[in-house]
Amino acid sequence: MNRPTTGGFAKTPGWLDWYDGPSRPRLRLPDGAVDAHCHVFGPGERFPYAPERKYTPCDAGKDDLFALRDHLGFARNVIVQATCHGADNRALVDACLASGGRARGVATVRRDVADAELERLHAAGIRGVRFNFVKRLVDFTPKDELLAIAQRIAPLGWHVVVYFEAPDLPELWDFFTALPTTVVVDHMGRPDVTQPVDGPQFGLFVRLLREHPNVWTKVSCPERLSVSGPPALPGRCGPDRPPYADVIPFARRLVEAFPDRVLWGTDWPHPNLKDHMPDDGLLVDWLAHIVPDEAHLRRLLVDNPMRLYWPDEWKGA
Ligand SMILES: O=C(O)c1cc(C(=O)O)oc(=O)c1
Repeated sequence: MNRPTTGGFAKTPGWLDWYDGPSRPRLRLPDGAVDAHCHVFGPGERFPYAPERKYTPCDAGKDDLFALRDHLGFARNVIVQATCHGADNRALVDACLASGGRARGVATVRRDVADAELERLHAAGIRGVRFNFVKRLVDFTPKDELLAIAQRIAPLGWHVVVYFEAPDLPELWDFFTALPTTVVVDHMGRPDVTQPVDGPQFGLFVRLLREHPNVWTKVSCPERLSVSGPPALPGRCGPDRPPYADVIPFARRLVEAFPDRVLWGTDWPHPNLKDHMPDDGLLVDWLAHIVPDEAHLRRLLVDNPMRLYWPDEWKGA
């Protein structure tokens, strides 16, 4: 199905729309599971894409996101501001407000954001800000500006979500470790999974978490990181042939070493994938391969995201 992009915007050439008619996961999700990394795009006619964006997606609004949540068996979402909306958080806020308390958000703000705006975002369910260092997605923001934002949001009890690629970690290390909040790293810090899980590149990332108890990570996006697949598509993978097998040792290492600081999300609608679009139900089934047992799955999908995003409702493990 060719999904529209409304509002007079033209989809980036080669853009892959999200997978139509995903399977129902075979994996039994624990009650109250949270999809802790997903996005909303537009719709463009109501929530225009940002002038500074690096891609133009198909529209992927809140109704489609909530339908996917229910289909896959999740109870809640954490919606992360996508770079195609820049620092205009209207689509995100609209989705959070429409969720009946079942979605929290991570926003993008500028240094000059007014206190009243931060309070408004908090009331809507925003609990963090995202700093993006992936050069194909955003223009450079000076670190002193980011640090100033972190200092503004820390008193609200918010955290910082960071997105970067593994080769950039050495240069970003001092900045990350100076942040005054919980720091959540997107997509395992994007390791090169052709390198050994015990090698120096992933070793540095593991060290970041080991030495800094305020650092968490999402063990998400195997579909972005995998080099040898197979993809999460019907007929291409199965219980004996897990999808994204080359990413499993990396995610599993983090789940086992830091069971209380890992999160997971679908990353729906999967911006900028070039090769294939995963079946989200099969993507959920991938989790069976990265957790050693049900207790770890519960921490990953329920206890950890609840503690971070709904602390008032979290009853404890
Ligand atoms: O790798 C990506 O292209 C990507 C982009 C975005 C975004 O544009 O916000 O978010 C993600 O989590 C991943």
